[in-house]
Amino acid sequence: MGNACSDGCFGMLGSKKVSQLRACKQDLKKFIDGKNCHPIMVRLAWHDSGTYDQRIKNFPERGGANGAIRFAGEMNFGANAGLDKAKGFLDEFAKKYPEISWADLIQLASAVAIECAGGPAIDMKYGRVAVTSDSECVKSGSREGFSGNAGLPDAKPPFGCGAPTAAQHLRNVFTKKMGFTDQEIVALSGAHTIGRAFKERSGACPFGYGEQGASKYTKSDCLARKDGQKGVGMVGGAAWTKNWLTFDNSYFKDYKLASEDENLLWFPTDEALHTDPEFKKYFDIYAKDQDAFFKDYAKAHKKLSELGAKFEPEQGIKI
Ligand code: HEM
Repeated sequence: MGNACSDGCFGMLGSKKVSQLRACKQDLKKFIDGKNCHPIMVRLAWHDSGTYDQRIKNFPERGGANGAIRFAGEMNFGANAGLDKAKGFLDEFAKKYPEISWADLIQLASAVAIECAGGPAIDMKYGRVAVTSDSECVKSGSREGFSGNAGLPDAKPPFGCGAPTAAQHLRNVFTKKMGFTDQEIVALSGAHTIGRAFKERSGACPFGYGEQGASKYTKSDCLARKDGQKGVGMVGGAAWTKNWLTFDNSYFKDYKLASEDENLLWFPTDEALHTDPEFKKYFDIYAKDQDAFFKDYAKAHKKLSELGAKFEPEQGIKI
C-alpha cells in the first residue's frame, strides 16, 4: 500500500479507504445477489440524495447524498417507509469497513445493485462526508413549495407541491428543486424497471407482503432475475415489469402491458413520461434503444449520487 498515489493521491489514510471501498464492493455484490435485494438498495440511495434542494447552499441543510437517511429524522418520513430494512442490511458493512462513510456506503450499494441486476457500470466517485447526528437531518416540511417528505415525489395526486398534473409535479421535484433536465427525469424514472411497491409501505398499490399479498409476478416461484434463476427476496408487492430483478429497458419497451395489466404498476408519474410531449421524446428513444437508456441512466445516476455531497478530498476518490 504505502503512499502510492494512483487512486486519488492523499496518503496512507486515503489508500486504506480505497482498499476498503474495493473490498466492500466485492462483498456487496455477493450479498445483494444472494438476497435479491437490488431494488431496495437503489431506493435507499435515491431517497438519501432526493432531499437535495439546489436553492439552499449550505451543507448539510441543502440535503443530498450525506447519509442522513440512516437517522430517524429522515427515515421516519412517510416516503421512506420500509427503507429501514435496507439500512439494516448495510450495518454489518459499516462495521466491517470503518473507513467508508455512511454516505459513500449507501451510494456504493446502489451502484453495485444496478450493475449486478444487469445495468450499466456507473462512473462513481467516493469520499462523501456523512452527517453524524439526527440533528443534521433535513426536516420534512423544510422545502419551499412542498408540503412534506423534503420534496421527494408522490406517485399519485394530490401532489405535495400542489401541481395540477404529474408532469408538472415531476418538474417541480426534479428540475426546480434538484436541477435535472427532462431527459434526466425520464432516464432516472427507468430505475423502476426493477423493484416493487407494497401496500404496507407506500400504500400505492393493493399488493402487499407475503404469498397472499403478492401479484402474479411477485410470488416465490416467479422468475425475475437476469440469469433466469429462482429467487425474489421477500415475496409480495407488485412491480412495473415482469422481470423486476433485471435492469434492462422493459420499463419503456413494455409500458403498454404495464398500463393494462392490473398485476403490474403504472402510476400517473409513469404515465406522464409518455403523455407529456417533451418527456415522450426520450421515453420513445429508450424503448427502442437500450444502449441509449443505459448511457443516459448511468450519467443521471452519477449526478443523483453526488447531489449535495461534500467530498474529501474535493475531487473525490475513484476506485
Ligand atoms: C419519478 C418520481 C418517482 C416516484 C413518484 C416514485 C415512486 C415510487 C413508489 C411509490 C415506490 C414504491 C415504494 C414501496 O411501496 O415500497 C417506488 C419504488 C422504487 N423506486 Fe421510485 N419513484 C420515483 C423515482 C425514482 C427514482 C429517480 C429512482 C432511482 C433512480 C427510483 C427507484 C425506485 C426503486 C428501485 C423502487 C423499488 C424499491 C423496492 O422494490 O423495494 N424511483 N418508487
